[in-house]
Amino acid sequence: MNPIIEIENLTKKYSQKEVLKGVNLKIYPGQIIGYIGPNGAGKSTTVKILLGLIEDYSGTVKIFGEDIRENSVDYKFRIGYVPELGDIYDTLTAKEYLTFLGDLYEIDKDLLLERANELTKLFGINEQFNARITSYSKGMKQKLLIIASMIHNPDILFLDEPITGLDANSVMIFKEILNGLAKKGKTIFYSSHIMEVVENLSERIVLLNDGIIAADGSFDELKNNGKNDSLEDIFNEVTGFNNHKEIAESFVTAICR
Ligand SMILES: Nc1ncnc2c1ncn2[C@@H]1O[C@H](COP(=O)(O)OP(=O)(O)OP(=O)(O)O)[C@@H](O)[C@H]1O
Repeated sequence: MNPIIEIENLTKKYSQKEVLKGVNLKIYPGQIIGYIGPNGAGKSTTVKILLGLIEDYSGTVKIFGEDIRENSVDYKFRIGYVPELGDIYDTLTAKEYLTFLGDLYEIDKDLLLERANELTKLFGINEQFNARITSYSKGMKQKLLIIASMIHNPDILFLDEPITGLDANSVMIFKEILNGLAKKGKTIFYSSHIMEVVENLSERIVLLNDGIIAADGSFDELKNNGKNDSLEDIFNEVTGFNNHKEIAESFVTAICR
């Protein structure tokens, strides 16, 4: 099987600071990839490069077999994105927002409205379909962002902290949706700091530390012969972090001094 995403020797600098230091990654259709790493490791930078939002990088990125530098438009019709900090045109209603996206993706209007109505019903926000997004709660906005990322039936989904603000029931639905989409052959690139969800959802976990891939494998493979019980333990070990208690103590002392 050919990789659906292929990253070769990807490097990126902001001014003099090298943020990605030679990332190599091949991702195959139908995989759910958990993309994790400490704050500032370069995860969002990688995703922004894959989305074509950052162009001044070195290395090669191929999506659907084509270099995204050479064909920077067509592939965007086949990808979806839930951003970490979702900017949304919130003076629009959900119907207007999804219709606007439908126009951008060149989806037939009737099909778009049928799909938008059905998905908002399933996610429990259809009663507000014609209400302005400014009136939505945080979780309702997040549900709309999730629907928006999938409305055009993309082949690859890039998700950056997608469950922020979702209640426990909605998280359960969302996890099932991702599993269902992966079974249909969709590829899911899932970036999050919520280790339990990544552990439970991802067939493959890629850990980025200081701009390089420090671990790559299934949860079982990364367990290091059973030494680590949870993804949190693996994360601590790979990033060389073991002083959370001391830091917390100093923090409390600094406040209560
Ligand atoms: N536009 C920018 N200009 C300068 N430096 C930037 C810019 N965007 C990101 N950086 C720096 O690049 C590094 C990686 O940032 P990035 O947002 O990719 O990390 P991340 O792994 O997504 O972190 P987090 O888990 O906190 O979201 C950080 O040191 C950050 O300060």
